Amino acid sequence: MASDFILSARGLRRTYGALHAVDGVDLDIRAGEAVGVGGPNGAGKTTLFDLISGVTPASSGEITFDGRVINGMNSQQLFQLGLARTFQVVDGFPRLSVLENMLVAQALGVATARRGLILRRRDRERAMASLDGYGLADIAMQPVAEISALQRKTLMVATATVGNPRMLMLDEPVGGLTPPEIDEFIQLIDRVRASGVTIVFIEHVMRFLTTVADRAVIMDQGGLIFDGAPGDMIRDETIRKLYLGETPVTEDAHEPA
Ligand SMILES: Nc1ncnc2c1ncn2[C@@H]1O[C@H](COP(=O)(O)OP(=O)(O)OP(=O)(O)O)[C@@H](O)[C@H]1O
Repeated sequence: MASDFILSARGLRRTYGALHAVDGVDLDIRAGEAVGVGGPNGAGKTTLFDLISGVTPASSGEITFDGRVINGMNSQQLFQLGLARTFQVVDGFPRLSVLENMLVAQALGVATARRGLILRRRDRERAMASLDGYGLADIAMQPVAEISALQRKTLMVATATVGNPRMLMLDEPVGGLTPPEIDEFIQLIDRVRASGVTIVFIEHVMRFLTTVADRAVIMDQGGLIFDGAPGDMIRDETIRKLYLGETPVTEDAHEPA
């Protein structure tokens, strides 16, 4: 039966000894949604991402992407199916240039179809066109170690979207950016979203979460404790207690450390 959901998790669980890092999560994500995942440190957000993106095997439960069960697939297989993920540390290959990072990302996306890293002129032209689309063509020859934090984040998105993914998972994408840089990054994500890509991201910065997401999923102790419109979080008693005691959530609130 065809499903409206690009991603579904059923009874997803990951245990480490007695600890239930992800504790029987059910989650459905519609194609085109922008879902922000929040929650305190140790809530299970990264583990949930690791399970969905093939970094960590599930202890039990099932994950379906685009109608296909993906349990047991690794990150590269998922990338080729259209599920891309970025990580919290986004330096790429810092000694390589921006262009070289893009070429590596392109090559990884087709590695099983065309073994090895043989680069052709059209690979370079394609990489330059992608960089141009993200406003990075002018710095193509600079080592990544020398570009700004915002440019590194932009490159992170550019390399992750190189295979035209259907779903993009971002792990704390605006960490380390200043508020004006966050505003620029929000515009970038809006553009990616406008191209039809489903976006799921973990974020501690509430302003980013409430601006970008049309749905917030909040985790605590391995489970989902809120799933709804970001604007409704402020009225949810569990969320208010978790974030700020009894004080209402404000736009600039960050999670407690
Ligand atoms: N490889 C591992 N071995 C043992 N315990 C782990 C492992 N990975 C995660 N955990 C534990 O699982 C729980 C959930 O961790 P996770 O990193 O998913 O939380 P998080 O919500 O992403 O936290 P943060 O916001 O700090 O990144 C934590 O108690 C963590 O210590």
